[in-house]
Amino acid sequence: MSPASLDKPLTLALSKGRIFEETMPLLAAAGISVTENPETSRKLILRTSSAGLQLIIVRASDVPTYVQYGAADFGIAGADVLYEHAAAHPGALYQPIDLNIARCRLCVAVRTGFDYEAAVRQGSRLRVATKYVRAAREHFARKGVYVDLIKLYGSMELAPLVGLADAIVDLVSTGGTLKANNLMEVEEITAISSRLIVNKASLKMRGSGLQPLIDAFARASAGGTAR
Ligand SMILES: Nc1ncnc2c1ncn2[C@@H]1O[C@H](COP(=O)(O)OP(=O)(O)OP(=O)(O)O)[C@@H](O)[C@H]1O
Ligand SMILES: O=P(O)(O)OC[C@H]1O[C@H](OP(=O)(O)OP(=O)(O)O)[C@H](O)[C@@H]1O
Repeated sequence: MSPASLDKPLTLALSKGRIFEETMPLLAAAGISVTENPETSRKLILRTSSAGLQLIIVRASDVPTYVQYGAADFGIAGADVLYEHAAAHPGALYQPIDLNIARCRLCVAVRTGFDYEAAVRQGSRLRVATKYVRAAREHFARKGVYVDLIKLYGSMELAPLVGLADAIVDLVSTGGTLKANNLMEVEEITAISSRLIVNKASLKMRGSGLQPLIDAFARASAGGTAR
């Protein structure tokens, strides 16, 4: 759990795609730019315009792990990913700011025409496919619905179409992916956005470098609350 070596630049862990893209304006607000593009470069360690900060590019669901073990001093991850990570590692990460980026919602969806309400009323046992096993288990337990959860790692929308599951728990933003696959949203579980996460030892030992960046991110993320 030690922070990345003290003589190295601070390390920020990001996933490529929407989190990388939506983080660039936050870095710009702190006066930092990134010249390499992870979509075209194969590099996993990217320099920035600041000698004191480098980026590492990892899978979205791996960001909390890199930060927890101090391989990155801080990172940005969705509340969905953080909730699942915290099931095995409660309280392992300091989460000072909701950055209000990568906003979407975690939902239950079924095939168009499947009478979800009736299935719930009748007490049917539902097969639910999801990557978000903790959030799904807790949601259906709160509702008193019996479910068999099937863990998937992506393309959840396919599961009801090929008979793997009655329902999915997945992220929805525009609803375009559900529509394209003849699915419909039947319940919202929670709103999702991405958070800044910080290694606890890094905050203590490298706070003088980290705190100005945390403050700049807090100012730049409209409505973000420093806790
Ligand atoms: N359609 C969406 N609109 C807005 N935000 C989203 C959307 N889908 C996912 N997100 C948010 O962005 C985060 C990163 O999503 P991304 O698609 O880049 O990674 P992933 O493919 O879910 O993760 P992994 O590569 O680890 O499987 C998610 O954890 C979630 O918080
Ligand atoms: O409601 P929409 O705007 O269509 O967005 C929803 C889609 O976005 C996410 O997938 P993503 O685009 O991240 O693809 P991936 O998870 O397969 O990488 C999510 O898993 C949905 O499939």
